[in-house]
Amino acid sequence: MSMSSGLLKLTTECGSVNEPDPEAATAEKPKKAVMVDLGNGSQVLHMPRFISYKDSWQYFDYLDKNIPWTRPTIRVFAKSHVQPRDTCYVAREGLQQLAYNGYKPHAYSWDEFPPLKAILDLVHKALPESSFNSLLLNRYKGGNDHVGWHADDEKLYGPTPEIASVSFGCDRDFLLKKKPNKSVQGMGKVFTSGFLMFKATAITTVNGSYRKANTFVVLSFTVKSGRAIKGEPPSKRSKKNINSDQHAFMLKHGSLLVMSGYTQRDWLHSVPKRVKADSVRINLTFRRIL
Ligand SMILES: O=C(O)CCC(=O)C(=O)O
Ligand SMILES: [Fe+2]
Repeated sequence: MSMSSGLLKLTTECGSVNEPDPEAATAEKPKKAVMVDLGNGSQVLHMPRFISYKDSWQYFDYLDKNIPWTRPTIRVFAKSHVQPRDTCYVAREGLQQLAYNGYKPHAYSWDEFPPLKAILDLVHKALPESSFNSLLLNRYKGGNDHVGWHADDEKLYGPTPEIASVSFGCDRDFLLKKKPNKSVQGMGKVFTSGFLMFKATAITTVNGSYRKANTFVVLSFTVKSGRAIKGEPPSKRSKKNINSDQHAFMLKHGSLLVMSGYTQRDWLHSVPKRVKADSVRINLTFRRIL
């Protein structure tokens, strides 16, 4: 692996390569993974200790220094903004061009960054069914850098994209919330409305004799479910947090988080601003362009 051996001197609560390895005593333990079922065919897998503490700092150091980071201008709700984090994009040659928020990132080759290929190999070992071919990199320089609520639901990833996210450096919160559905929410109850049209036969009498006439009947309806959305007492919510509408994960140095199934269709995710996150975090999101 051609990684830089330069040491980093970070002096924050986020840790640094010079600190003793907090995992040293547990190095022999098998890596633990937690699978969270979000319901309706969406899942998140979280492996807090995917890459060892020491290797993770070496990857961090290499990526921080060698990736050609840029901070592009993007368009959100018809307004131009400087993206609130650094980014870079790597993809196999010949794939469809990625475009998001009016921005088309230049696709660098995997061959230019051998350590990225090494991390991709580790991800493929953990997820043998997967075959990622592109990578969006993010660098958050401090607590003001963030990514707002969004879903990575671009068409080129297909209807059920799998996204594997590896994090290095400062710990940051990763939040998931369910997309608002098309039902109308009011008074704490769910309303669903629509129209039903069906063919009916009307029987009438004309000059004393019966006549049949076909007609279309349109009925509008509103269904009010008994389930309260807001104000539901905590005691009634699932203790295991299954099918809850919000989830939070702490993405630690060396962790892996995988979103799969319908997570991009049905959920939004974000890494919010955090005043106390005063050092750099680097995140790699591996994706497959179909
Ligand atoms: O930094 C992260 O953990 C998430 C990044 C992300 O959501 C994205 O690049 O689409
Ligand atoms: Fe994302």
